[in-house]
Amino acid sequence: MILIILIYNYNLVRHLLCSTAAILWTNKGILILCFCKFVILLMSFPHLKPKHTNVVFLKTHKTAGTTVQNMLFRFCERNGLTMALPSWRCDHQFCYPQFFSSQFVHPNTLPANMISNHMRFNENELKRLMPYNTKYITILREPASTFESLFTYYSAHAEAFRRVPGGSLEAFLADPLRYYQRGGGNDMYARNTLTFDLGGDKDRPSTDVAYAKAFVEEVERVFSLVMISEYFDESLVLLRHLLSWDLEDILYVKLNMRTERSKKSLSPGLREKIRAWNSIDTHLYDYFNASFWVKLSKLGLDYVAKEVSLLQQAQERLMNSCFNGTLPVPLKASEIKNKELRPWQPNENVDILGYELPSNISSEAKRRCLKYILPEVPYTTKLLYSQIRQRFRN
Ligand SMILES: Nc1ncnc2c1ncn2[C@@H]1O[C@H](COP(=O)(O)OS(=O)(=O)O)[C@@H](OP(=O)(O)O)[C@H]1O
Repeated sequence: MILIILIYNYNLVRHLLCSTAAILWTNKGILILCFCKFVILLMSFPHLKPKHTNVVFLKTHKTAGTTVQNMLFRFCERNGLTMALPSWRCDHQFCYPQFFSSQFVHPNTLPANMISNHMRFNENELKRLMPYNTKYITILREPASTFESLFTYYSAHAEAFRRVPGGSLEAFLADPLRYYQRGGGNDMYARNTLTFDLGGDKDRPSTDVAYAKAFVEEVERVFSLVMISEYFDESLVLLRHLLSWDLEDILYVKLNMRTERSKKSLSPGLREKIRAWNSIDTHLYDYFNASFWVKLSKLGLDYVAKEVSLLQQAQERLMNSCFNGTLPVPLKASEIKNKELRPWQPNENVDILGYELPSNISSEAKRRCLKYILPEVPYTTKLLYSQIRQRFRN
């Protein structure tokens, strides 16, 4: 009993001691009563549970994954945890688009608590690498918006997109198979990218509904939480509950956004064409969007709304302390003086926005706030170096 109490946090110990210690030792019946009270307390105050610290976050493409990853990087740093990071030869991703292998992990970032850089999901290899009680989390975005983002972002990288006259999304969708070839350069960005990232077969025909259904079941079996990009804050509420984290653990600044100029508007007809071309992703999204709302309802929609409002108030306080009381102004890379804070720009037709900190905030605020706006690539490198240094110190 004492052991169990000790592994829970101070507040709970204090509460238990105050209310029950006096009667704890009087007889065995009361001991059982104490245990029941302990269980009820844990159920009614999930935040009193210890924080869950072993997490696989499968970062899918163009779904707000960088914002989640940044949150996880900061969580690891604050709590002295280890984030498994790619080895040098894999760049800042785990040798994507190959299936993930434990060989792709930098040895100085093992054993790990978390892993979150882009990879193609491979359950067996991750199971070998991560602690037994690891929670698996991922994020999906509505397939038409995801594809529009992919199409612009990778217009110079994916062979299928490069072939389209004038880089026209309409032309591509009028006859995708004219431009897309299975096995063509970077074809994973051009069809069912979410399915591919999750380890599935992106080229199954849309008529193979049985495959799509089986794949959904597979994802549901492995992942404890599938976040939904359109409901990002609600997703964070579910994440916080799943992992018993504090409000401050889920604060974020929105990263990797495009300028309005870089976006194409989608007519309803075009949306439908994208969904048909990415039919397995559509199946996945529709299923997990529906089950997401079931999860929220179980928690209570009013309760979730209250939690979202608390999160947004905390976000506002963060913005006040980091950006002098205003919302951070997203800047084009060329407008950001500190080169480290410039997000990667895939081609000249797309502007990926970043941020800079005001020069007149305290050095403490600078140190704390910088991490929120550090783009994925420099943050991955920084974290790798700091974990290596830590390893050699110990
Ligand atoms: N908090 C939050 N809520 C909703 N949407 C958000 C959020 N943070 C980032 N974003 C949008 O996510 C897109 C970038 O996704 P990723 O970071 O996953 O891209 S990447 O694959 O790592 O390059 C990118 O979408 P597009 O602007 O449409 O490209 C971002 O604007």
